[in-house]
Amino acid sequence: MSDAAPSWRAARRLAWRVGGLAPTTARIVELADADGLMLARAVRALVDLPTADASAMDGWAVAGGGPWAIGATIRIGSAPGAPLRPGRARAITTGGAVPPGTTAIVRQEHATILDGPRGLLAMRDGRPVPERGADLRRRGEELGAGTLLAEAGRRVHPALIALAAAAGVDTVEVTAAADVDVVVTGDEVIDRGVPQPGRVRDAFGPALPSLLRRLGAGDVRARRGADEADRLAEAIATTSAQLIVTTGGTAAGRSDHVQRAVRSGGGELVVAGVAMRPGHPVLFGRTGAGVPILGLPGNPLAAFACLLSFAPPLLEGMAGVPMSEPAPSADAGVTRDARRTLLRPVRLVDGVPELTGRDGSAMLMGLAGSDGFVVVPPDGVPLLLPMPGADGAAQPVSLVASSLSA
Ligand SMILES: Nc1nc2c(c(=O)[nH]1)N[C@H]1C(S)=C(S)[C@@H](COP(=O)(O)OP(=O)(O)OC[C@H]3O[C@@H](n4cnc5c(N)ncnc54)[C@H](O)[C@@H]3O)O[C@H]1N2
Ligand code: MOO
Repeated sequence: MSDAAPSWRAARRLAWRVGGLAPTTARIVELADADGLMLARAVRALVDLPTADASAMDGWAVAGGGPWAIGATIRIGSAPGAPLRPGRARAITTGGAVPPGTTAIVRQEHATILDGPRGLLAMRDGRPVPERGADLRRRGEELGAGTLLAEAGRRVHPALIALAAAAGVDTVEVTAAADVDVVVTGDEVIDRGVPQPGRVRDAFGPALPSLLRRLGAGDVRARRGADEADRLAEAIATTSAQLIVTTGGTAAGRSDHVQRAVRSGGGELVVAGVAMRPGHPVLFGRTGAGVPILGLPGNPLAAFACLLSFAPPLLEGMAGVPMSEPAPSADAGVTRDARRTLLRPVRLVDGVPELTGRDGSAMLMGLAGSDGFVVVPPDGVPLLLPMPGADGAAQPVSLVASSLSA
């Protein structure tokens, strides 16, 4: 690692900026089609909620103290209508808009009608008249028109769809997911079947497309690229994707053909090496055609650590949304390293991250049983990079490590 290598945190910001140089276009979709997509523009309420002072119960809108003379029933869905005069009551159902002057709602089961259906309403069994405002929802008490419902960069989910619909929204502007080309290098790597001693079965071709899609990419295609800079440069130059991810061939002084392929095609490397372990040879920049390119190291654990670290900020930069920050985490007992950020696969046990073990850079056992990586920087708060799709990855993360007290 050269001394000039940026920190993990600085490299993430650089990745976001590189993405921002190659923006994808946003599009407008119907709310019902927006689940799982990322907002390109904030969503705001178009109306107060509730839209009018309304009843929270089935019963009677009343004005003043009882007994009350019963007026016409309020139909659900009708506008608030003429003021209710003191001493009057009108039947109403939950959610109905109350007339101005309503002081409270009397629940149906708490009242009784004297003198027939058009007679007088009175409290039942000596119950007191409900306090002013009882069971009334005030216009705008949940939110006012213009309230921010979700910022740009938030992923749409069903509850947010429901809220936006309630607030009068029909369509939302979402980011266009970037199409990604995954180029797998390595002459020793085979695509199918059982690897003979010395050969290596490709772990990335079958795994990275779905991982990238879970991180917000659009179409992802994996293909093989040669362990040779010229042919790799050609593969890079002819892509129709908006983002290129390569695997292998990053280590300088070894078969560093990814660096050479980017440079020979007129591209630039913004980062070639990051102060992190594993994954220090990771690189990213832009091809001669301006397409962002992320070069992952060949060691499998390192490749996953780098993909989860840098693909999200690249995709967020391309989408024109703010960079997301991983959640704080306990350190899982990892001893800080003053010179580099450490990433280790952890399993969440009751929200507490525990090291999985078998987490050598060339290994996959620890990663496959993990819920993500704990990220321990030289200083500052440790973070958790969740593994999309892992069982425990959605658990709340405890900031208290059981291992700290041990
Ligand atoms: N002299 C040095 N050697 C190495 C350094 C270094 O700084 N100086 N860094 C080491 C580190 S750390 C890593 S990580 C790797 C990075 O290597 P490359 O990105 O150049 O990747 P390769 O050499 O092509 O492969 C490394 C390793 O990964 C296996 N591999 C590659 N592709 C796949 C795949 N699709 N599926 C499964 N496994 C794959 C490959 O067989 C190698 O074993 O370099 C270290 N060396
Ligand atoms: O970075 Mo290498 O990624 O330590 O194995």
